Amino acid sequence: MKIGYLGPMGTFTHAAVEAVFPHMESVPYHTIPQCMDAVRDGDVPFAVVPLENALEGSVNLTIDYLIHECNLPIVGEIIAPIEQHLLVHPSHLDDWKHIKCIYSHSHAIAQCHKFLHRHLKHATYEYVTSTSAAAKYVSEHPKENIAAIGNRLAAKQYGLAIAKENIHDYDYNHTRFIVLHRERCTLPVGEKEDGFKTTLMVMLPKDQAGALHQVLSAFAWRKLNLTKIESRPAKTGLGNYFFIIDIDQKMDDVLIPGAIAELEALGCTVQLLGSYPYYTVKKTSLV
Ligand SMILES: O=C(O)C(=O)C[C@]1(C(=O)O)C=C[C@@H](O)C=C1
Repeated sequence: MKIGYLGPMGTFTHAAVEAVFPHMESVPYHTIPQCMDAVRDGDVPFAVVPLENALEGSVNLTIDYLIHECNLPIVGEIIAPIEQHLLVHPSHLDDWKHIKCIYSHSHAIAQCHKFLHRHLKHATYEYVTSTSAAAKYVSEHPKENIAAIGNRLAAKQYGLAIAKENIHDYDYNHTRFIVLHRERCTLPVGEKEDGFKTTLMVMLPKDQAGALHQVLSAFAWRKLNLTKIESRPAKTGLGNYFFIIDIDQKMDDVLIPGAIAELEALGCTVQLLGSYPYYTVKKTSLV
């Protein structure tokens, strides 16, 4: 069975897929929207894309494409540790301090700002579609004094040397990746999950005082623990936002349906984005 991921080979998304779905045939796609389109169009049954990083926050492209363009249910989540390294062509290993330009995914560069500010102030940045796309570019341009930010898997894949290890700004660096499928389903994973989450999209009624307070109350008095609440522009006008709300449990027959009914009675539009198991990848299972 096939599973799409943000490629090329050697992204963190690839490492997350290999850790949880080692038995599946992984298929790289150039961008996050292309991964989602591949599931929607039936080219692959599943795809994995990044959703949120502990240092840099949400991957807005994933949320926005999921809500506005490609409505697919979330059927699983992978939480994986992230270690960022400075990768150079082996011929530039000794003069990495004079690197002129750093290539990477915007989230990866953002996770290393302190290091870059301290050690590579003079360097410019080139934002590319993924960390391994950056590593591939650096390997294909050995004459240029450039570097990529990425992982060990990419260094190995593209024959780069690690000039500086663990350059991310804070020790606790993890990314959440979501698994998408055309319909709600049970994931073909051998291991036991670490828990379950339910994700809702909630659009508040217009101009209603205290609407967000009432929404939160619907969860609070049912003792439904929320692990995330985030607003994103509805893209219909200034001040129009929807909320993504993660609940720390599986969809049940009483509490979550009750909360949804209460939100709808308040005039909210509610969409269930998924109720799914999550898997935590241990450090040792990533390269
Ligand atoms: O470029 C990659 O390697 C990815 O898998 C993407 C991505 C992201 O979008 O956040 C995933 C994990 C890291 O946080 C950095 C980049």
